[in-house]
Amino acid sequence: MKCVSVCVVVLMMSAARGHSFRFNDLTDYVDKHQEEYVQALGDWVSIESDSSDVTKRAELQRMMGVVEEKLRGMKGNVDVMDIGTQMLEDGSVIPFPKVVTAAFGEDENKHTVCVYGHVDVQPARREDGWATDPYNLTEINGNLYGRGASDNKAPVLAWIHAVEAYKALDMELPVNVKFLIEGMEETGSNGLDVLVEAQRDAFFSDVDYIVISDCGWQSARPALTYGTRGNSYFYAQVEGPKQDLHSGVDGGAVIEPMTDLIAILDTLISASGQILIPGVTDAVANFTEEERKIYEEVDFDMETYRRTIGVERLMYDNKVDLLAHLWRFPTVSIHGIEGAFSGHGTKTVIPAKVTAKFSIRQVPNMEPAVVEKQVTDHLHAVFEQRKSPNKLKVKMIIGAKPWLADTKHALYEAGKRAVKRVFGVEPELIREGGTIPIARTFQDVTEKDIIMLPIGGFDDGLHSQNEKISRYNYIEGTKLFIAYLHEVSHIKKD
Ligand SMILES: CC(C)C[C@H](N)C(=O)NCC(=O)O
Repeated sequence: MKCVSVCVVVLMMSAARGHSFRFNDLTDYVDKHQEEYVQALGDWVSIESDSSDVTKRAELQRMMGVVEEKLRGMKGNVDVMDIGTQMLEDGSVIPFPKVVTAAFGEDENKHTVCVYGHVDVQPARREDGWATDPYNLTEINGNLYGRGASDNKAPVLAWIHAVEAYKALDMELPVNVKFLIEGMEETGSNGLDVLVEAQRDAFFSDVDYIVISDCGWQSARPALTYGTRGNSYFYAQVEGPKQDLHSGVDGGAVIEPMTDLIAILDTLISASGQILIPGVTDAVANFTEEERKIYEEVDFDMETYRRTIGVERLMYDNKVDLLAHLWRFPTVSIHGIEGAFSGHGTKTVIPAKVTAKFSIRQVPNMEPAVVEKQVTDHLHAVFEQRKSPNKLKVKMIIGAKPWLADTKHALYEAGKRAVKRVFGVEPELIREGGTIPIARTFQDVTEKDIIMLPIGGFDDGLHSQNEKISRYNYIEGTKLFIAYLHEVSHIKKD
């Protein structure tokens, strides 16, 4: 009898302080507001916040303004931080989009979680093969199609809606929540490293944990991500005649820049995926038996993956090798050639100057600075052998390091509990082949613990035509974030 009354008093006290976790009320609230959430995503997707196209910089600035306004509307303590300017190839200078930060709560007795996300997107044009307008969010069979829907606008909104739900129901946030939202992630998070260093003892001083939801599951099963690959992105430019030439009039008289460029590109990677640049794979960490066992357990169906991406045959014929080459071995990808003729029709041009864009995904213990030298030396050596009169320039544009976390950390235990609560299953522990450039800087500079908590689907088509997020992942993902904040509040304070 005594215990019952004490328990009731404790419950009443915590309810009066707003501490009680009424999860069902929160999820009901999310369900009831899902049309608004989809509408908000539609508004965000309609802004062409392409960070790689400098002619779209005003749109990107507008996008950052929309984020700022949203967070101010929620009564967050909002700040807009300058990250400097970008020098363009013609020598002109334009501002980087400002970084938006916000803080909700500053209770010293609570943990402080910093949610990082980005609202810039990759380029997309309808004529690239999209079935719908990439900037007009379109729902088909429960999927919300639009550029940036999954990468990373819906996850950022889901985090915002998670905080909003607590506030709307007058429930105290179980942890303090900070946001750091940027607009240059897709081009290597330019300027953000410097900001993180400058804010180490300011914005980050009270942050305990950093959460990133900028990746996807590996299958239909929810996942927690504990590693990302880095990226070294290169421009290799070959310049020859002073202007474009006619392949009939001049063809045969000149050593063509494009021929040189294709020849040197062909020395980067073999048909079977072996990187041919001397020394590049020397630093790659050994693939341990323990890792192999972990990969064996991952719920990943190669055939579904093969069909989803639409290829005849994958590079490897067993799950472990395939996952290892997606997650923890480097690879070379050739993305495009600027200056090359790529329009419709049969233009018979000899381009005077062509620039190849290629990248090498980085894994522990590769160092982008070392890779930069290896690639530059290699390309110049191969070019030298051709005795071409043309000029070669090689430049590394992005040098992002890989990131790896300790899955035994309490953040991951909290993630498991949150996933179980929302989806009723244990999450998979996975790595990610893509790059979140700032992740490693967060880890090295702030020394905070990081978790990646994805809500994107395995088939969302990031950077591709018809990118989407499912309504299910967006809405249940919002519930996951609500549950996660609660679970983090149970991590013992040091
Ligand atoms: C799946 C990636 C980690 C998503 C991320 N937003 C991204 O696209 N990063 C750039 C990259 O090229 O990997």
